[in-house]
Amino acid sequence: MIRAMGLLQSWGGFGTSIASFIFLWDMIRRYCPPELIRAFDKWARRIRSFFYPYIQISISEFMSNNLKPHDAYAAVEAYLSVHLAKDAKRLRAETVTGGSKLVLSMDEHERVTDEFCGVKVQWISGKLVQRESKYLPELERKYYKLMFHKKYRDMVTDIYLEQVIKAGKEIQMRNRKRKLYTNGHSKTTWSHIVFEHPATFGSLAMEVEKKQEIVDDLLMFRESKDFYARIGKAWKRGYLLYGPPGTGKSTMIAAMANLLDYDVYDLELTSVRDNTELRRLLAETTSKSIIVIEDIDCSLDLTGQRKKKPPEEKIEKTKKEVSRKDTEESGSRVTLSGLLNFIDGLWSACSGERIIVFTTNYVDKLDPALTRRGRMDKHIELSYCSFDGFKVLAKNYLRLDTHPIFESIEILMRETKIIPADVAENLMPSSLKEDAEKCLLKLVEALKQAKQLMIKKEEESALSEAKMKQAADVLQDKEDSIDKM
Ligand SMILES: Nc1ncnc2c1ncn2[C@@H]1O[C@H](COP(=O)(O)OP(=O)(O)OP(=O)(O)O)[C@@H](O)[C@H]1O
Repeated sequence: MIRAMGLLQSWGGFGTSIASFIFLWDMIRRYCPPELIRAFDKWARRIRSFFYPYIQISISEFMSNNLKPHDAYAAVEAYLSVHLAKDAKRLRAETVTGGSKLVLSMDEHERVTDEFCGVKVQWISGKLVQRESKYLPELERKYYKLMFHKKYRDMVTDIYLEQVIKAGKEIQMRNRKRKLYTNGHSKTTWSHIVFEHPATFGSLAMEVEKKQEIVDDLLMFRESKDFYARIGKAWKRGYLLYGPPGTGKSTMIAAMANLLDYDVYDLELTSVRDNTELRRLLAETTSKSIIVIEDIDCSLDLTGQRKKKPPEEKIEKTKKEVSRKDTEESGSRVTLSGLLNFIDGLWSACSGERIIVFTTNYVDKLDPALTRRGRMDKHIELSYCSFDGFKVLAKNYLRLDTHPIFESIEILMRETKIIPADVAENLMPSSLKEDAEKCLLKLVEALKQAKQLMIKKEEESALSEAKMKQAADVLQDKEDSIDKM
């Protein structure tokens, strides 16, 4: 009992001494000149760091000077959620925006250990609650603190942190929902929706070798960061896709985006007011993206003047005419030189990889300046459906590798031309009950009709040629008889 009382008394004495020390310390700080306090703090920090050999690095959720989210924080969070969150005892489960998958991250004040090249580092999660002024609500700022022994300072700051950020960004890239950006309807900025086009190179009707060549080219481009840096060129590649309507140009762009896991920027040139706006829109595009300008030949007159189209094209391209009208209303002034400047110049100022794709139905009409190699590195023709292409579609639409009707289809395909879009339409069962054979017969019928139409057209053109020749002969005869007179 006496011993217990003695213990209590000595604890009481200790408490009083601490309180007196705090009081004294407060007095000193209040009445001492600030220079003296600063010098004291400096020395105190030095002494503490001498006995306390750990370094701490904080990475906060928002930039310190504004409320912009900090990229590095998001990357660290992604890294920790995949590599270390499982070691934490208290976890936070959240869904990524627009996704249904739960992502786990460390809850506040959790601590996990990571090991890198035999060096152990600790990550601590925390939260600061701040109030900028008494009139503003409290702000929560989450942060991650990295703690390690000072003898590993260079290794952690130069190598480890860089690798964490890189790995985190890769994880973010994998988890993100890809986007399709558009600037249509006379908008001056990009708006986006989630990009969920199901097309793949596997589902594209095209000759196998040609398809493989394009896939190899794209994959090589994606892995060529060091190569482009070595040769001192911007990391970009231009593709020109050309061919009649309905041959799969848009489908191929979707397949490219899916293969590379890139976003798509569908640039509607007719909605862009002038070169300045074009430059701004393009500067806003992000890395790992495909910038698409469809129907480049008729989106705009690239010299800045309005363009007159021949009548037959007008009929074929009613849709594009409408968008051209929009241009006239919106007064677009994008010029060929503006576009070329951007292709050549702007890229070099943008970091990261980008692909630009132009599509056209009329490749011969394009200005050679636009399509020359270096600007458009790869020219890809998408043409009428081959038998190889048909087999891809039959496999996808009807799950058929072979069928006795295939032989007649092959013969008919050699004799006539049909676009993949028409083949696909015929192979699409019109009801759940419609079987594969019926679809194949529908296609045979369509091919026969296409063949008849082709023969008729050939006859008509032969006839008009004969008529023209006859007229020319009559004219020649007349001229000859005049000469004789
Ligand atoms: N090569 C192809 N492989 C698979 N499907 C195709 C192919 N070509 C066309 N299709 C089918 O036809 C439809 C129209 O094709 P798509 O829009 O890609 O053609 P396009 O060449 O871009 O036409 P346009 O020049 O009019 O823009 C697609 O939805 C797709 O189902």
